Order: sequence, then structure tokens, then C-alpha cells
Amino acid sequence: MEVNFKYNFRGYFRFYYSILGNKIYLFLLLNVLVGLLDGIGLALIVPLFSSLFGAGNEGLLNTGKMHYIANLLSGAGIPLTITNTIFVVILVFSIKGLLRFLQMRYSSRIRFLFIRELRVQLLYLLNNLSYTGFLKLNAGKIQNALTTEISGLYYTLTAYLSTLQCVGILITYFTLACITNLQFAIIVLVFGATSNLLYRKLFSKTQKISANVSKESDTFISYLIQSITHYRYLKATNYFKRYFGKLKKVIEEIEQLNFRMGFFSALSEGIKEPVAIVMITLVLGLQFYLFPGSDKNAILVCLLLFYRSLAQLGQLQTSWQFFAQNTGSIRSVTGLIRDVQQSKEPAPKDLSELSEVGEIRLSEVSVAYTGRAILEAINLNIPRHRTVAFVGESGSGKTTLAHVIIGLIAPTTGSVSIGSRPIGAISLDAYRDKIGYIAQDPVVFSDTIFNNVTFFDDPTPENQQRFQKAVQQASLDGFIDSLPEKEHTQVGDNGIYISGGQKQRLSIARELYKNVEVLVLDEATSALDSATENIVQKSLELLHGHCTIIIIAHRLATIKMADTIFLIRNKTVAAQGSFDALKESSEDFRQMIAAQRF
Ligand SMILES: Nc1ncnc2c1ncn2[C@@H]1O[C@H](COP(=O)(O)OP(=O)(O)OP(=O)(O)O)[C@@H](O)[C@H]1O
Repeated sequence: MEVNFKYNFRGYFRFYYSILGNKIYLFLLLNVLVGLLDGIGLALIVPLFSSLFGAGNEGLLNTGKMHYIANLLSGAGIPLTITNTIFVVILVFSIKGLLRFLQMRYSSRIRFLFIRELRVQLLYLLNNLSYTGFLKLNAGKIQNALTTEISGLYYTLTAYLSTLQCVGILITYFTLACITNLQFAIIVLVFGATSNLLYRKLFSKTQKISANVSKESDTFISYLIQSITHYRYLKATNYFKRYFGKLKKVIEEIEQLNFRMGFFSALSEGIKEPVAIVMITLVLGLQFYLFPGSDKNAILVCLLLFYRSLAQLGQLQTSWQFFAQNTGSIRSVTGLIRDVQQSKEPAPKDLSELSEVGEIRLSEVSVAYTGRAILEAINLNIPRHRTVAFVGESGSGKTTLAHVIIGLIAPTTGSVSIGSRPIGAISLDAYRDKIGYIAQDPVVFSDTIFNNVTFFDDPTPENQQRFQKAVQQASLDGFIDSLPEKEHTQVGDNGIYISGGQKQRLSIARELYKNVEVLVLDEATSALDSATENIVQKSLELLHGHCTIIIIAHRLATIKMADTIFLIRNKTVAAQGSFDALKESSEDFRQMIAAQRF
């Protein structure tokens, strides 16, 4: 998909062409054919009427200067009698009707293909986006682009195609008019071009406002998501009113912009007809002033073509104005695509299967966020199927370290290897298939308990069995049994119908169900009461020696079983060893234990 284009008529064409390919040309061809048939039909109707109602009707049509029609028909072996012409006119307009039908169907097919392609592409790009790239994006921008702006983009395509359609038909009419009466056609062109200058100013103003609407909409969606996600807190603390004030301000700004855009749209709509009428009068006046003896039939045909052209011109202005109103969506979506493309996860050099996750080794790893050093010169080994723990004060970089290990963020300097291979040489997808991650904020999807644990697996007998085992290990079975709808119970948005501890157990159960090789537990049991925590702890201990476990915990009791504990302090590993060894060797560790006893 082409996203680096200039925001002008040609640039937009390049963008649409990169998605739709030659289908655009076929669409244009259909338009030109419709215009051509319409023009030919009109060119036949005028002499037909003048022959029917005029004097000296000899049974043959007087085409005057429009001999090309006569040539065309006699070339096809049809003499230009009035009866024949009537049939030809009916035939021409019927074929035109059929082509118009095909053209409209094709245009809806194009729109369908366009939106499908765009949505799929965007999701594909998001899937390939690196986590660091994601951190740089704004959630509101992503949501706004994928929902509102993509609809806006659909409108731009509709309006652009409609504009192209008008341009195609106008060119055809103009060509026919040129053949019929060249001077008249040229006068029309001059006036048409002059009126276009008037509209250009309006369009460029509208485009600018549209870009601002999209920008403000990103902010609005971002605020909206947050007000919904944190609704409980905002409600409980009566902060919603204050937050509502922020939202209201953005809404007002957006609507002010829309109001201004409405003004320009109304202005362009309002001046359309007066401009057209003035143009017709001037064009006709000039024609008869400059060329008094003009062929009236030819002028009549031209006028009919001109009249139709004016309708097309009006349609063109409306479409282009509507296009301009929605161009902000093009900037917003293509801007997001550009950002996402720039932050793609690097492709692995060697795609051979990752049969098992071997020893994880970090050497001289440093991490900085926007220039601020968080971790420096970290060296550590996590042998396969060992349990390790990271401890340290809040903000010391434990979660960041875990993110480096599971390949979510790349170290600023230093290297990470899995087994004998550097992490950059393995398929991150294959690696992450083997990773279980229980984050500080439990991840719960708005669905049933079963789907949350199995991550939408089919309820086959085998999966049911695995599900039962996982919920037992996570000490969630008692809770599920107490529910009338058991595992088919909905947990609500972000798990709003269940408690914090139940959410944590649900996310633990999901990772246990997955049968992972590396399990990261980042404050995974912090919301559990001591009794439940003990049960879950025992289940996790059963995994000891069967998979690599990385625990991040403030409660030191939960990391006693770790083979190695890494104490993170002053951006690096200050001490390491088993619980008892650290107690002996590290004063900091002893102080942490003492603080917790107290
Ligand atoms: N995306 C980010 N951008 C900028 N700074 C970040 C980002 N994520 C984390 N940090 C900073 O990195 C530091 C380490 O954060 P991290 O979450 O790794 O600490 P932690 O030891 O896990 O803390 P806690 O125990 O409180 O969860 C913090 O100072 C934090 O502000």
C-alpha cells in the first residue's frame, strides 16, 4: 500500500490505485461509456425532434453539422431514417441504463474491496508492530483510525470515485460538444475553468479544517477510552465531572470545526446554481455575439450536453467538497500506517523451528527509554526450566528486564540469546508461542470464563479436560462451580463482573492452560488473599523444573522457591543467589526481608 504520496488529486489517485489496482481504470472506462452513450443519445434526439416538428421533413434526419452521427450509423449499415433513429435512441439509452447499472454495482464492489483490504492491512501491520513502536503510538489514534477514520476513508473513496466519474463523463460530453461545435465548446471550457478557481479556495479551506477534525478526534477517542476504562474510579471519586469537562472541551472544539466546515459546504452548495445560470447566459450570449450564424441544431445539442455537464459539474463540486471534508481521514489513517511501518518488528534471519527454549542469556544489556537509562550492563543466565526471581524497589526496572527477556523490547545495547542463538535470529512468533505472561494488571477479555482461559479454543473433550485442570491449578474451580452458568458465565468488559483476585486467577489459568515453556509472573498473585495465594503458589511450584519461570514479586515469601534471585538496584544486578545465600551475602536483601516482617 502506497502511503507516501502528496495530498493532491494525483497523489490520492496513487493511494487508491495502490489498493485497488486496475479496477479503478475499469470503473473509469464504464463511466466514459455511460457518458458516451448518453451524449450520442442526446445528439440524436435534437435533430430527431427538429425533423419531426420542423418543416420539410423528407423522412430523412437532418443532422446538420453533426454528420458524425450519420456517418456512424451508415457505417453500421443503418440509413438515418426517423424510424431507425427512434429505435437507435431507445437502444442507446437502454444500453446506457445497463452500463449505468453495471457501473454502480462495480462501484459498490470496489468500495467493499477497498475497506476490506484496508482493515486487514491495518490489522496485519498492527500484528507486526514492535512493542516499542506501540508504546510511541497513542491508543486514541489507533482506535480512531480503525473505527471512525476508516469510515471517513470509505467516504473519501466514494466521493473520489464520484468525482472521477463526473470528470470522465464531463470529458466525454466535452469531446462530443467539440465535434458538434468547436467554438461553443471552447467558450464553455473557458467559463468552466474560471468557475473552478472560485471553488478551489473553498476546497483547500475545507481540507485544512478536516485535518484538524481528525486530530481532535484522536484526542477525543483517547479521553473517551480512558473515561470508560476508569469509569468506576471516576464515579467513586466524583472525578467524572472534571474529566467530563475535558471531554466536553474537545467535543466543542470538534463541533466548532465541523460548524465551520458546514459553512463552506453550504456556501459551495448555495452558489452552485446561480453560478451555473450566469454561465449559461454568458456562454450563449457570447456564442451568438461572436458567431451570429451558428447552426441552431448543433447549438441545441451543445446546450443539452452543456446542461447535462452542468448537472455533472454540480455533482462534481458536491463530491469534491465532500471529499475535502473527509480528507482528514486519509491523513490520519495513512499517518498511522506510516508510523506502524516504521516500527515494524525486525524479521528473524533464520526461520527454522524453535524446538525448545534453551538457556536465556543476557550480556551487557542496557535499556534506555527516550534517552533515560533504566538498566545498565546487565549480565545474567537463566538455565532451561529453572525458576528465577527479580526483586528490587519499585521502578528499579524489573518489568523492563522481563520485557527484554521475552523479546517485547530490544536492548539499547548488549545482547540476548535463547539457547545458542541470538534473539534476533529466531522467530519471535515461535518464541512467544511458548511464553506465558501474567502481567501486573490481569488481562481479561469481555467473554465467557471458558473462552478467557482457553483463548477461544473449541470445547472439545480434550480441551474441556485441559480447562478443568488449569482452573483447578489456579484455584478457580470453586468459584466457577458456584456460578449458575458455570464456565459459560460472561465476565464483562475488562472483567468488571468478577473480583480483582478472580481476574488474576483467570489470567493465571489461561497461561497454565497454554502449556508454556517460559512463564513470566509479574506480581501475579498480589491481589489474592493469603489462603488463595498459598493454593496458587503450590500449583505454580508444581511447574518448578518443568518450565522456565521468571517471577517478579514484592512479597518475598512468594519467591522463596526460586533457584536464583536477582536483586536489581542502581540499574543493574546488585546481587544474586538463592534466597538463603542472598540472605547471607546481601545487606540490601536482609533489609528488604526485615521491612516485610515488620
Ligand atoms: N514505556 C515507557 N516509557 C518511558 N519510561 C518507562 C516506560 N516503561 C517504564 N518506564 C520507566 O522505567 C522504569 C522502570 O520501570 P519498570 O516497570 O521496569 O519498573 P519495576 O521495577 O517493574 O517497577 P514496579 O515494581 O513498580 O512495577 C520506571 O522509572 C518507569 O517510569
